[in-house]
Amino acid sequence: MRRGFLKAKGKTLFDSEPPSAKQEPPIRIVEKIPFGKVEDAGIPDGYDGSSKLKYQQNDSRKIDYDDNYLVYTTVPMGFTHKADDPDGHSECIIHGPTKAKIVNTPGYPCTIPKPRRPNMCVIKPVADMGLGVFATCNIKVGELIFSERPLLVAPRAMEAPTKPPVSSNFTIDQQKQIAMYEFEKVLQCAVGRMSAERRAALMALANSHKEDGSGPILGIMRTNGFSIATELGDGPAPAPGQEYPSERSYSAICDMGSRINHSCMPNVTTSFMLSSFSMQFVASREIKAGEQLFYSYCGVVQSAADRQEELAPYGFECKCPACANATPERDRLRIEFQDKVLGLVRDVSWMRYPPDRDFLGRMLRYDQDVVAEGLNSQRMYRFVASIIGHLLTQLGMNQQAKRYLELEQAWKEIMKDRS
Ligand SMILES: C[S@@+](CC[C@H](N)C(=O)[O-])C[C@H]1O[C@@H](n2cnc3c(N)ncnc32)[C@H](O)[C@@H]1O
Repeated sequence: MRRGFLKAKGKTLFDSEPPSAKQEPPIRIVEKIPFGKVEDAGIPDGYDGSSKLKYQQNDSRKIDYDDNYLVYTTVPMGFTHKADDPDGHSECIIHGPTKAKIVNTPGYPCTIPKPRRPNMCVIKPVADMGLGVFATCNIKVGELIFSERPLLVAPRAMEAPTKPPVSSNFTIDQQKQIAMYEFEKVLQCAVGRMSAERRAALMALANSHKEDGSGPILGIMRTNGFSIATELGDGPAPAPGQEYPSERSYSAICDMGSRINHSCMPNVTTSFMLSSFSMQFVASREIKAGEQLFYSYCGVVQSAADRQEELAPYGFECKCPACANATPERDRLRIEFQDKVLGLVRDVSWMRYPPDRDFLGRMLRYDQDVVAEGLNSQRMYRFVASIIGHLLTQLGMNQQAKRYLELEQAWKEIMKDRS
């Protein structure tokens, strides 16, 4: 799962009309949202800012919404009536029929999964990064470190104003500023519904979008949102292994999770569980007590230059070991990782017994390179571990095989939680 906000293409169902009103055609979404220091940030002169917010939920138990209708809702409070749920509640801005999808999930609303022991990590200041999250004990691959109900869940895509006079009187850049202004108003309503404590936690999060026209909440959402597009979205479910398109999916802002800093050699992976409506933060590599937890805000299997471009909206230059020591060879290892692993899986499926020792040697050398680059944090790594584990087993090297087979098993567990 990637960090997630608005790199969408296409159309959105985002609509502010009440269900009884005549529906308008699907609305365009905003692409290439500005970041950094923007000269004419803010709403342009001549925009009256008069659009009304019409989608507000009064009956928290209502789930039979028409299509094309967004609601504000508190998950899971309306269904448990427990205002003091120890797992907390998420404020959501969500497509009406998608709310039905959540509440009809088998087991909903269950408590959030608990890690092996409490307080496996702690928030601390880090030089040049603000706050960060650190392990308090050794953590194995596949172990749940913590889980939490997001503070806020909101659409990843933002409406582009299409109605005249906005679409005719303003430049594209001005229309983007208007869209951000309008989205901030939508977000304000959701944040206004939060408990004082959760609102304070949200508003205390980092914001790398203070000079581009994003309002304070939108800035926080753009800085801290996790895409939950694999697990939650509007309309038909995507094919296995695919995600909901960004214009039909959501971003989740967490309390502790959103304090995790970025590395291109991450050691944490996330998933979202609908039945408990919670984010899981799981070790994707071995983590030693005292180590900082890292999540990747960008696609990992691309060159250092492309990674930095994707990270630019977060307002920092990545100095992780992979970026500091990037070379064309290391870039290639990353770019080719997925195809290379799929090729290895194909090669192994044709291999005769007993396996070729040279092939095992090549696999072990490849594994060394992959681990040095931190690519063992990627889900494709399970195939590397599996191939080596099975080759070693077939050659009777059971002791050496054990470690790889355990890694394969840990990754199977991680992947199971994603379905
Ligand atoms: C989701 S927040 C992470 C938590 C944040 N450090 C805090 O104090 O709340 C993202 C912001 O943290 C900072 N950050 C994250 N990873 C970083 C890194 N590797 N190097 C420098 N700053 C980083 C950037 O300011 C970024 O916009």
